[in-house]
Amino acid sequence: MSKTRVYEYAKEKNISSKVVIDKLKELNIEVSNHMSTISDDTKLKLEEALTEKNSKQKNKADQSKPSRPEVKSNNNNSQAQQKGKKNSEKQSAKHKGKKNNNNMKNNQQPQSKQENKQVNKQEENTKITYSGTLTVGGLAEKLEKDTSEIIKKLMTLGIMATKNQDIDEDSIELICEEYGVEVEQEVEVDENDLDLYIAEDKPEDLVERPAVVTIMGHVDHGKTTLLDSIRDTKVTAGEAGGITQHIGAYQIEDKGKKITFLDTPGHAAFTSMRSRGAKVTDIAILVVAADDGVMPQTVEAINHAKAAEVPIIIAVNKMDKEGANPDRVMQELTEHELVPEDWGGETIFVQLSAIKREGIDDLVEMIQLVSEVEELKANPNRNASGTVIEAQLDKGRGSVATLLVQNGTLNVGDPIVVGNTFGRVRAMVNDLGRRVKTAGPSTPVEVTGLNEVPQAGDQFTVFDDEKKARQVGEARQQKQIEEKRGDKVRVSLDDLFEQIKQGEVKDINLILKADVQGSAEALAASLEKIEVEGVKVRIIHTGVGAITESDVILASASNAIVIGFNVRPDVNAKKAAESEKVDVRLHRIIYKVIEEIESAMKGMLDPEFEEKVIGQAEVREIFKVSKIGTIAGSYVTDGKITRDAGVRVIRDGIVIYEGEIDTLKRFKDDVKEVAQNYECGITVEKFNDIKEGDVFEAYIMEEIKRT
Ligand SMILES: Nc1nc2c(ncn2[C@@H]2O[C@H](COP(=O)(O)OP(=O)(O)OP(=O)(O)O)[C@@H](O)[C@H]2O)c(=O)[nH]1
Repeated sequence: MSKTRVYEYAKEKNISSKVVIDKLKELNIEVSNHMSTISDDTKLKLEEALTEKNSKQKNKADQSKPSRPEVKSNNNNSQAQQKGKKNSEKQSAKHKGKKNNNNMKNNQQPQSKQENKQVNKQEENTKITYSGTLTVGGLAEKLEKDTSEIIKKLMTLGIMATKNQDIDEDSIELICEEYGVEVEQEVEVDENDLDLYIAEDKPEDLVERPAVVTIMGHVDHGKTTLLDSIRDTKVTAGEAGGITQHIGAYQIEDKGKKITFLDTPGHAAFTSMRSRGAKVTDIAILVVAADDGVMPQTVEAINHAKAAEVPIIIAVNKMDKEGANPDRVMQELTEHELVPEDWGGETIFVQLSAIKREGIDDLVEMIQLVSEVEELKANPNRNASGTVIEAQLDKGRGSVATLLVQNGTLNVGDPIVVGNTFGRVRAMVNDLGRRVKTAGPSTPVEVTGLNEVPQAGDQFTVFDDEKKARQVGEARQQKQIEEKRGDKVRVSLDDLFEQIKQGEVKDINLILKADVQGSAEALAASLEKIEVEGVKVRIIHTGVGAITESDVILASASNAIVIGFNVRPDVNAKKAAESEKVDVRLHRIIYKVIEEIESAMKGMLDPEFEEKVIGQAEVREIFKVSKIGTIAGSYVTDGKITRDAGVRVIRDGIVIYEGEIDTLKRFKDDVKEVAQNYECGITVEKFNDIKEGDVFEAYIMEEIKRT
């Protein structure tokens, strides 16, 4: 019996893979994507189902279109739709200043002010509103019922509450429903939130848009070469005369369909954008050199892409090399749940040589396929919105920013707010260095005309009215970015239980870094078993070695806690953790980690004492003295070292010993403490294996002030 892939069948029938997948689902035949194979038997069933559908729809002009009027709601990669959905809530909130829970639930949002007013008029006596939180007593009052009656009703819902206790939104809604009363929660609207100004799109206004692709992979595996060769093979052919400009992204055209490539390869940029709230990438290309295989950054890239829920295509590069071993690459990637379709999996692998420009066509075809399945859509007939790809100050032109239009069409002259900057689009230049007047969805353009330089990852929105743009822009400008970042709500172990209770946290995301692979795996396995109140631990990345800035940025983007097992954060990671407010927990004993996470989840975390690192010293010279042992001639690089502090000896980011300081001397004198930028002699109790370049980390146990 022969097997056909979903996309091949779709091609044969001249319909989209999506239609085939949907039909198969209706027929209860499990397929995961367009790469899945279907048997002859299934083909027959499909044939029948499709003919049936066609005859039912014979009045419809275009029978090749998917029959569903609405786009898939769980399509995470359609920014326009996501935004639209999010904004519909905000918009209705903006119009009414209220969020209507019943309406939201029934998915019947009021369409206009008038309509909404009518609803209010008709149901004046059967509606209550509240803002912030509501206690049992408060709800009883609003419903004009006895508190005891409400308490009883809550009991039937399995909730034991007293008069003065707050009730959660869902319970309020359920109780009100029982009394046939509609309930609205007033929400505070931030007038400066750009999302407020982005109207919802109707499904019928959405049209296909090009995919936005990011290339990731390990150092030297060929990301830049691949980006260059795609550009050279695909751009110059169609666009003779253009001079390529590096504006941070470029577009190619293949068989009449465009694809946008982000020019900054690597996952660090990708995730740092994501941590700023930007979601620009639709598809990630993971480059793996066939002669080198899966390397640490390959794994990082996989985890970053997975955390962002972006589909991954594997480009097995350097196939021209003698040592090329694509099977090994495939084998290694199966360990990360990326299984090639030839082996029964669903991941697309394309073998290529970026340098010889072989296999580029295949890769481009696969990108087109995936983007077709992803149903990437936008509405070109509206004000543009999107994300800053890069921005700088140009001596002659002033602020220059590359904007990726994600929805709508950007025009020269448009009043615009970009992050905390604003202005009018003075001129636009595309990736071929040509001046353009308009730029549609998924198009990158370099714009001038902003009052200041925005940041990569900032959102932008076009306004109808220049006055409003200026007003919003100025207000946003006043809010310091740092200030805003500081306000971000992050998961921290100390308030984890509260967040679980509030329903704000469903999964605990963790990033694990350990000194050796074995302990990372053991730790991950034990942590994944913890489950408290239906909340599960989700490990989004594990790695060996010091905690890096990239780990912290990933944590920030994924609202995760970083756990270091026998490893420490490096300087940049420390800074990033501080500014991004990421909780970094350092441990040396596996069961302590598990205990800590478990008790945090159960709300029993004992926060009485907390370790506080007070300083660091670098070992510059070693003196071996027979009676004393090893004296480390050290230089205090940060904070201070005190005689009574605990000390960790760190070598190459790994903790090799933890104990007490034995003696602390300045010249010949014993001292209580040595401050930053001073030299000192340190001996560590019961430990002499100190080497030049080691770092001492001094810490004390400090009582946490309860608030
Ligand atoms: N033989 C061979 N060499 C390649 C191929 N692709 C890239 N290279 C070489 O591999 C080296 C690294 O390529 P880059 O494109 O700079 O790799 P990268 O992943 O962008 O590296 P970083 O920017 O350092 O992360 C260069 O010397 C390239 O010439 C290929 O298909 N075949």
